[in-house]
Amino acid sequence: MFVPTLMGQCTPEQQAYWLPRALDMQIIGTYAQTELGHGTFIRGLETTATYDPETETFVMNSPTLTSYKWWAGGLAKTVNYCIVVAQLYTKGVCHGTHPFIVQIRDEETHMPRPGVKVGDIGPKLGFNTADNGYLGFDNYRIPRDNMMMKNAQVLKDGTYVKVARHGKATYGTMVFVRVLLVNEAAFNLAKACTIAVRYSAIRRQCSPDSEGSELQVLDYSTQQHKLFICIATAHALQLNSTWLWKTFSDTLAAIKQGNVDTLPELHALSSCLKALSTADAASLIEQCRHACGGHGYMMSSGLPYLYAFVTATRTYEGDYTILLLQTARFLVKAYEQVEAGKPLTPTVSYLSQAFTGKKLPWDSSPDGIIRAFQALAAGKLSSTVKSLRKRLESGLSYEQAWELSTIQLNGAAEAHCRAVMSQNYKSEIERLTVNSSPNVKLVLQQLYKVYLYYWALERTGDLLLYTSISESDIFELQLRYEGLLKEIRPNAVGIVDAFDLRDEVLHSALGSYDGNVYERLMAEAQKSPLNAEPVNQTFHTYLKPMMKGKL
Ligand SMILES: CCCCCCCCCCC/C=C/C(=O)SCCNC(=O)CCNC(=O)[C@H](O)C(C)(C)COP(=O)(O)OP(=O)(O)OC[C@H]1O[C@@H](n2cnc3c(N)ncnc32)[C@H](O)[C@@H]1OP(=O)(O)O
Ligand SMILES: Cc1cc2nc3c(=O)[nH]c(=O)nc-3n(C[C@H](O)[C@H](O)[C@H](O)COP(=O)(O)OP(=O)(O)OC[C@H]3O[C@@H](n4cnc5c(N)ncnc54)[C@H](O)[C@@H]3O)c2cc1C
Repeated sequence: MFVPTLMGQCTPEQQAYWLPRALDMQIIGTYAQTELGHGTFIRGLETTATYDPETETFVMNSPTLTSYKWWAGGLAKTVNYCIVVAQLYTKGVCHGTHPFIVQIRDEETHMPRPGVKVGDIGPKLGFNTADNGYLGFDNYRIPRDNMMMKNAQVLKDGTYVKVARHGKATYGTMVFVRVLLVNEAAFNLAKACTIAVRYSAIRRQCSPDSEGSELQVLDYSTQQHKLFICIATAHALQLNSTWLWKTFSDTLAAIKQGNVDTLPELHALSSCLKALSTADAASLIEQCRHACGGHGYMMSSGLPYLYAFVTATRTYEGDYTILLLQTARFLVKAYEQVEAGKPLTPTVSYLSQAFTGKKLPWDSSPDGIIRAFQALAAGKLSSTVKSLRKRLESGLSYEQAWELSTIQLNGAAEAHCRAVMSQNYKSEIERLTVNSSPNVKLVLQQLYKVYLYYWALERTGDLLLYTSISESDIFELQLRYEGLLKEIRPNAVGIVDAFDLRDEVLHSALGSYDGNVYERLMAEAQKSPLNAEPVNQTFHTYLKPMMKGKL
């Protein structure tokens, strides 16, 4: 995040000075925004940067314990520079949070600079190869030029000058990383389902009839139900990630031309896609672990590490709930645009159906299910807006009415995102397989149908509310879904092999290409330090005295 922020928040002159040093690893930096007391609420950050025109420096301070920077990756022992997000004061006026480049350690000795307090925050659920740290300032001075001045400047005399046309230009790095995280979610879920599907083809357990041999667990319908949605979701996230990256690039190009019109939609899309992709990936990686029984709980399976790594992405770079609420904010505005007869941007154009007052006729085709997801999203948004307005009419302020409606707002945002993801998934598959062989087309279509049927069956309650789906339609869809799992089974291993993930990348005794699961599990077990000698010294210090009643 250090380099993207230098690129996004520095003037060309500042980039010319800092970027070569950063890219050449002459300096190592991190992005220190979150504090002990605040992560979500950026406007509530407490670290201060007060401009002193006498010395043309900013004085950095951590006025409270909760103002200490907390979490930044590499902060504890690795970096010697930080981008610090702080409340900017000049001429006695606070201008809100701004980014500053701050040297925290000596470039030669790596000792913390005087006035800088830095350390490690301690063990975490995962990410323990990163030295996430804390950072406090005690009247620590940095040159005026270290304020990142692309979007705002402080002149030598302390005059504050706003440059950016968009009020949230300083939040740009977070949008960039959120877009990257959708791809990360796809990649890590692909690893987990490769491990789990390959292992499920090797693992034999239980024989339905006493004479027969034990079945591959991948033959069980419940195992296919656990795992094939993981494969389909990895594809869905990858294709949505590519689509989002193009949306991001197009928006950035427009902003460079001075046009910020598409930034709100990009913020809404990157928020909900980052939220859903990381949450889906984390829960489905856990589902892959469940599918591998006890061996899935071994560190040597690679699955616990994957889960610990990915579940953090649901929180960092914007907590799941917070980001869905950002998308909901955009959707409520889009709803009001429909009411006012104004045109809608492409990803919310379906909202016009929220005003038909009729249930969408159920159609179980892939396109019909996507339309149903859109009707569901439009319907949930419509009922959410009604709740919001009912509360406003009762005399509550907008903020109060909004807060009381946030459960429904989050539901509407999630439904919108699911509709966008489903639409992109199917249309990208159709675009990419135009020249593919019939077999490849068939398999990829089977997978996106798994995705659509799975989520339709997960949302039957909402579909009953907003479409004409009947009880028998649901019964028929369940049978069709279960039949589809059986059609995919013969290709399941080939499909995950197609992720083409090398053993060195999978780091898994269960998922290695050669399938020698049991030999690899035993080989990994031998690496346990407890196997270094036949009798561990704790027998003599604890067990034997205890058994002899001497402890
Ligand atoms: C090989 C690749 C590897 C990839 C993996 C990389 C791994 C890197 C490791 C990452 C480590 C983690 C780093 C971090 O976590 S950095 C810290 C991240 N912190 C956050 O994300 C904080 C979340 N909070 C916020 O973003 C804001 O506080 C929040 C948006 C929630 C509220 O902000 P604010 O109160 O200022 O704004 P409002 O809600 O009042 O909205 C005001 C308007 O601004 C618009 N807005 C808000 N944010 C953005 C944005 N980012 N871009 C554009 N527009 C934005 C918002 O829509 C409002 O607009 P309207 O008034 O028009 O509605
Ligand atoms: C592994 C990891 C690495 C990280 N790396 C960095 C880094 O390099 N740099 C950096 O600056 N930060 C980093 N972070 C911090 C991260 O950005 C924050 O943890 C994240 O933004 C969430 O903020 P928080 O921790 O304050 O949680 P909080 O916002 O306090 O969340 C706690 C709960 O409150 C809820 N909540 C909060 N506000 C609201 C609201 N308005 N409405 C409804 N519910 C609300 C949340 O949904 C959540 O359930 C990292 C975090 C992790 C886990």
